Amino acid sequence: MPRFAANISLMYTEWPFVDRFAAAADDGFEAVECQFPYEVPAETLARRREAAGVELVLLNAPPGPAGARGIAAVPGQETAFRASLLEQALPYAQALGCPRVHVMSGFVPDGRERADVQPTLVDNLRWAADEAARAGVTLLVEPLNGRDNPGYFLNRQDHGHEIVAAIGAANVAVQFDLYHAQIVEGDLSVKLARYLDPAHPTKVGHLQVAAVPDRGEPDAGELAWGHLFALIDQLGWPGWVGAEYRPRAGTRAGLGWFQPWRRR
Ligand SMILES: O=C(O)C(=O)[C@H](O)CO
Ligand SMILES: [Mg+2]
Repeated sequence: MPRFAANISLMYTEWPFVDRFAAAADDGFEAVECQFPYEVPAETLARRREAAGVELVLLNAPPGPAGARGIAAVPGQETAFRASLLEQALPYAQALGCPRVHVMSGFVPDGRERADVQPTLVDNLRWAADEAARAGVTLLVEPLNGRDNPGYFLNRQDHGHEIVAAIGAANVAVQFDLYHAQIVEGDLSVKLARYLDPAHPTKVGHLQVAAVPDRGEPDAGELAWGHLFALIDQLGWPGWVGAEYRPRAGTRAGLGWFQPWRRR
């Protein structure tokens, strides 16, 4: 049965960030994920996570300068990218026992084409994969939809897998967010079957879900959630499914969808 992790950057915003581990645990989540935890010292978060008895299964590397959505595919930002990984992302992951770090690629700079900047992303991630391997961390690239993120470098699942193949490291994989994938390309059942197949040469390292189009709880909108969750189960997905949504009317009020999947 799918194992869900609450995304405590979008859910539980009724609580201060440090209290969200315990709030999610109280609701039966065994794991949480977050986007950018860097405003709170890692040691504080580690203490609060441990006290709550939940795993942290995913965090994001720093996004870069104000307004940026990552810098891994931005030529000229290589030094800043490396520093952000060595000084922030990997130390936070290690302190929090977090095995996955999502590295955001960023926007295609004005006047450049995707093909021009792809080598920057591949080189940065090749270097980062070695550093992450030493820390026991898998790095993820996530295709985001261009409606919410106009100009973002990575939009499609096949492009994510192409990047992972070009990097050629065992600890780099795709973060498959069904919300973005439905908006960009659809055909989710076929893509889940293709990319979660253990025989597929490049891997998915994490799944995420939210309703389309409102990015609310995975219980409404244009996707058939019963079918998708059963399929994820049938395909034997061994990983986590991040509940990365914005609650429509309060986090606890919206947890009806989660009750059949609670394991504690
Ligand atoms: O927006 C998303 O879907 C993500 O997973 C990223 O973490 C964006 O911050
Ligand atoms: Mg996502």
